[in-house]
Amino acid sequence: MKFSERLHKKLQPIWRQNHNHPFVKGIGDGTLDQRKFRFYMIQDYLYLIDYSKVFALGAVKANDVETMGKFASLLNSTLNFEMSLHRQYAARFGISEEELEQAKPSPITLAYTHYMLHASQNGTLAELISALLPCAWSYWEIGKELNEIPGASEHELYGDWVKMYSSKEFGELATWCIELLDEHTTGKSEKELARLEEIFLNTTRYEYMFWDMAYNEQMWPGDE
Ligand SMILES: Cc1ncc(C[n+]2csc(CCO)c2C)c(N)n1
Repeated sequence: MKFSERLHKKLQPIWRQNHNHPFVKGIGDGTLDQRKFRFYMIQDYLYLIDYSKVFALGAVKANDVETMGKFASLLNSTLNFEMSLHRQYAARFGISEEELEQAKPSPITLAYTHYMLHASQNGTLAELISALLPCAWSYWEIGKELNEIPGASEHELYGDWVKMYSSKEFGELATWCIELLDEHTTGKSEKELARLEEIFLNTTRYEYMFWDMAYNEQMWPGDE
């Protein structure tokens, strides 16, 4: 069995929880409170800044020019494509550039991004991919599922989000990360695979916690 198949199977229960989270459901049926989405957009903008650094570290850790080039192109598309949607969304929700630039990460945003950066900086390329894959993979699965809901991609506020994450480009990105992980795990010992599985499990858990944090608009104690 490919390592990605093992992960997919093992983590189905958490993935189902992600798909069923009221934040995700609310994007799909268009009933999500705008304030919660506004909170999410700001935190996600901060998340993407650190996520981009993981791609940059991927280019550093890769051993061949093709993989380096791919990470460089992902870095470019995250900073200049995905984050530009966030900036457009911010404007729509009345979030000024200043508010976006001065925003501070919530406890969960900080914990998630620092965990990813720690695993990426200190680990192998396989550890780095294990940290970033749940993000790309789970958003693509969620995007596809929400896109099936009639009217979801046409919704005046959340439609562009659904369109972006169900897009072919994101599918290709998720597939590329999956294949790279399978390539880098072939022939690895069970001990090494268990370590990778743990990283994948942790960032998958953080994905759930990120939805929950946004739904509850959870900031630092005393700073709500
Ligand atoms: C908390 C959180 N998790 C995952 C994504 C999705 N995402 C972030 S970067 C990337 C790949 C390349 O741009 C994808 C699919 C998000 N936006 N926010």
